[in-house]
Amino acid sequence: MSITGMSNIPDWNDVELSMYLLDELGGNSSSTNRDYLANLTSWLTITPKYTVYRVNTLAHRGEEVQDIIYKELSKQAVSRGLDAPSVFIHEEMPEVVLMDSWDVASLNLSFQDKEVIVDIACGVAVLRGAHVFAPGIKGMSRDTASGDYVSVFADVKNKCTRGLICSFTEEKFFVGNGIVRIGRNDLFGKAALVKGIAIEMIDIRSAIPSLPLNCIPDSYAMLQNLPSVLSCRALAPSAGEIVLDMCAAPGNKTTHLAMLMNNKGTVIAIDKTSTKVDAIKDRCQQFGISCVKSFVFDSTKAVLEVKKPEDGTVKIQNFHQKKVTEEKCEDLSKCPENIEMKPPFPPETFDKILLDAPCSAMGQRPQIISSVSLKQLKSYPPLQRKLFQAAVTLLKRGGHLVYSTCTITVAENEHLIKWALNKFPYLELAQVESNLGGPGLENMGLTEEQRQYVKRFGPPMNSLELYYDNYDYNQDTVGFFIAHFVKK
Ligand SMILES: C[S@@+](CC[C@H](N)C(=O)[O-])C[C@H]1O[C@@H](n2cnc3c(N)ncnc32)[C@H](O)[C@@H]1O
Repeated sequence: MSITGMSNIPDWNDVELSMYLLDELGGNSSSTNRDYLANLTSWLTITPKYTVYRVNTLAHRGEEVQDIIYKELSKQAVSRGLDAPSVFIHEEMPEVVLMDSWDVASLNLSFQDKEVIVDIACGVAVLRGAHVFAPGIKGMSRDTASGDYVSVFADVKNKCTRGLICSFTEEKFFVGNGIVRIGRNDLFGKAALVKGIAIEMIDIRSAIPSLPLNCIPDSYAMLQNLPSVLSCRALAPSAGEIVLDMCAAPGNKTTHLAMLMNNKGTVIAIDKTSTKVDAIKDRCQQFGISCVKSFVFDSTKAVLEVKKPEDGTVKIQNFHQKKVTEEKCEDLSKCPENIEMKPPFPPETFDKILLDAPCSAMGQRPQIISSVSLKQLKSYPPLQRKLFQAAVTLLKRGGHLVYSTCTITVAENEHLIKWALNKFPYLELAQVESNLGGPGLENMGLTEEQRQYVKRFGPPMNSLELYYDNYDYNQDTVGFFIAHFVKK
């Protein structure tokens, strides 16, 4: 299989960052570590070959979404004289529809005379199959008009000023060719149109197909990375349970949890940013989900300090009946239901908790440039530990906790798990049962058994060429980590 998207552009020669990652692995004296880092830096620049849709199975079947995508691709294939990429339902997760890429050799990836410069975020979105929306455009060649076939480049070092008349001579990364739908005059003129698709992408460097904007209605399915789907499946919430999603926005996993619960029970979704909590509400509305209650709150402070009143009487509210009763309670930790259905919550309130932690997000693929600083990188583990501490306190005995990150550093993954198992002796690691991903890294503080219980999604330890020769879409995902605990 050919490897597309390979480039030396990402700023991985950033010595500090590379040294940090090598240090985490135990230094650069071992050739295994150096090989792994080289694989990692290349792997992160390559777009995963398959696009993943998670279907809203509360209202639709996977086959319906599969059919919509396949019909659209077949139409595009006929008009372009190509073979349509395959579309199928995942063998392990029936709510997942996978879409393959075009054959890269059949695409027109030659540079065109007219060029468009877009910002990095837009460039990355294009590599994953998006069209170019007007706000992402920074520059466009003189006289470019609707209908022109143009080359699109990402402004790697953020040097392009808005409205630039190309040609842009700073570092730029080719993402593909497309047809202009909003020309230069409309984009940058006095009465600028700043909404909608400005370039309809046809031939994308990563060979990911682009679907029309409303091809899959919002209520049917959403784009989601494969390991993210697995993290909710690992928690396996059931109808009627009380589940906490501690860092929930924009609500991708929240809606999945609710779906796995058949929209019955309660999912409490917390995020500390209020605009992002609006996104959770929107997503739930799109999917017709009613069992989610979302709150703007700092989850590190989500534990209620319960003081025992002098007569030992506490008000207990049942989550589902919303009925307040008074009971004598000798041991407050045995009074499980909380006083109000909003944060902060008393200890041992939840059956299941998802801690999809804020992280350095270094597993994102493709990365045209690495934007995280060493200072930022080091700021995450302390926050993750605080959130973890709150999660453990809020979990019922016998309850399940899933910790996940979309990053590849050891400090935020294996080391965090090692810290948790030492700090909370009553926590036990449970196996994430799946064919997706692989074990945790060796010699990073986990025993062989613990390493096999967690899931790490990352580059191969040995040859990248071999990895692509024996291609497996269950491995070619974003970088990710999942650990599942039970509180004894
Ligand atoms: C990895 S993202 C979550 C993605 C989300 N689970 C999903 O699948 O859509 C991490 C989130 O944690 C939130 N966050 C960061 N610190 C937080 C805190 N102390 N309390 C609650 N949320 C926090 C961020 O605002 C961000 O939305």
